Amino acid sequence: MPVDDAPQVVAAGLGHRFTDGPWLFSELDLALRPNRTYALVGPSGSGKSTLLSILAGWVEPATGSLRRDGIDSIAWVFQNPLGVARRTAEDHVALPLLARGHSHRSARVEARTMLARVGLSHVASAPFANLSGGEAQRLMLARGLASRPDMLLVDEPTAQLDTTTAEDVNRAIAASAGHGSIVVIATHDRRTRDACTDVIELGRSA
Ligand SMILES: Nc1ncnc2c1ncn2[C@@H]1O[C@H](COP(=O)(O)OP(=O)(O)OP(=O)(O)O)[C@@H](O)[C@H]1O
Repeated sequence: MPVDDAPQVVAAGLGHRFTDGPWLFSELDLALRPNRTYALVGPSGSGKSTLLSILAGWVEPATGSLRRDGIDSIAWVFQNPLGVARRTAEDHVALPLLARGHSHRSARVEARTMLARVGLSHVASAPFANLSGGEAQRLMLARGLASRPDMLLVDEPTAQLDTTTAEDVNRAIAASAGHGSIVVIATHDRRTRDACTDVIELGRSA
């Protein structure tokens, strides 16, 4: 049971398989809390992306229960950064803030703060098309966090990046803890795992 009114996700005995396929995972117990970043790890095919979809409510788990207490907003970051080529980095972060009712000025100030948090102050005024792969991925994280979702789901954020660029993204992930959201990151990258505060391991209980 919740010890306070903070949003949380609680799963008990969670398991999933697709129709007649093998069990991907079973008997999974989770208690996800705000301000934590959870690395979701396990071999390829162990069900990491599927579990993200279950957490989001897109897929109904085959067994077990899942409670999302106080989770009203969920944001996603996918492995391929998608932006508007001619819009600036700052525009990309300011837009969800404007959508949440911020004034133009406060959206700009907050967007600059978020960009600084992920190490992108130097490209705030650059068009999206000019950003490197790692910069674009960090921008997606900044944008995801800027909307202050109750839960941020991130699928393989460093999969397309070289080692040095992935390190920048992992630093941004480490900086995302404590921002008020529950952050869950499916990853194969050992350093992404190390950048998170907690680990959920699949492929052991099935
Ligand atoms: N909608 C679906 N219907 C049937 N099988 C599916 C469906 N979605 C995924 N699968 C299968 O479920 C298994 C787990 O897939 P999932 O993408 O969740 O694994 P993953 O751990 O994220 O893998 P990877 O690390 O390779 O991205 C795979 O064998 C996949 O083919």
